[in-house]
Amino acid sequence: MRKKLVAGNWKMHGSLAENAALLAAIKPALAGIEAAVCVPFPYLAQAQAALAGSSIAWGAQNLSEQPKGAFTGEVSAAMLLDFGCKYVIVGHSERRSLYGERDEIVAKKYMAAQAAGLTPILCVGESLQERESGVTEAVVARQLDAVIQAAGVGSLGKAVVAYEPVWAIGTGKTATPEQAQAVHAFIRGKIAALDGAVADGLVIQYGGSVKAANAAELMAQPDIDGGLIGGASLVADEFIAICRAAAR
Ligand SMILES: O=C(CO)COP(=O)(O)O
Repeated sequence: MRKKLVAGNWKMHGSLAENAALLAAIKPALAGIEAAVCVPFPYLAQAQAALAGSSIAWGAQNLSEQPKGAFTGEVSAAMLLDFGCKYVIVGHSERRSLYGERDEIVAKKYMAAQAAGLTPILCVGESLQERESGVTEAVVARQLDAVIQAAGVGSLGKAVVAYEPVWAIGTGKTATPEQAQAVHAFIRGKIAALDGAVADGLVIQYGGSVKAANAAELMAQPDIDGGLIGGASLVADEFIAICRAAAR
């Protein structure tokens, strides 16, 4: 049985004071429930200090594909490990669309994360225009293939995939449970055609306007194994309710 995993993606939000309050609220409320928060780089040490020894893991939202060197402004996988990270998001649609991260660089970042022992949360998903022109599956397949070709299908045994339709991110417009399930089933089926055991074990999160109010019906879908939560992960009661809905 796959275990559901909810991860918060704080994006570029937070402050030392706000984070302290949020972490202090979620830690006891989620005792015994596996969850994660992916925080801005400067707050990794704060997350580590607050969450060490709890059931909540922490991670980052991006990393360099390079191991070290003259790459001003970049952060390596080894640096994330230094701060106890378990997860790192790669290929989030905001990085793809706003920072020009193409499939090839996403695959390199995915491999750099795994080489260091981090678990990449690989984001895939289509834009509104792509959905409306009927190429959702082709887009998601292309994004997955970039990683499968570079790192092999077996690498997905040590990764999490997050399906995040771009049109549902931060818009309040959630995919219906049926819409999400259909793409999740497509992803699992595509991987199952290459490796059944990897497909069975793969955690596929849904992301895009997940809230306490819609979490239970999304999490009830057979191929939805948790969520990647943006805005609602910044509100303690919302995040706690979503994690509990997934754990049920
Ligand atoms: O992008 C997301 C998580 O990575 C989803 O963001 P929202 O939950 O704010 O829509």
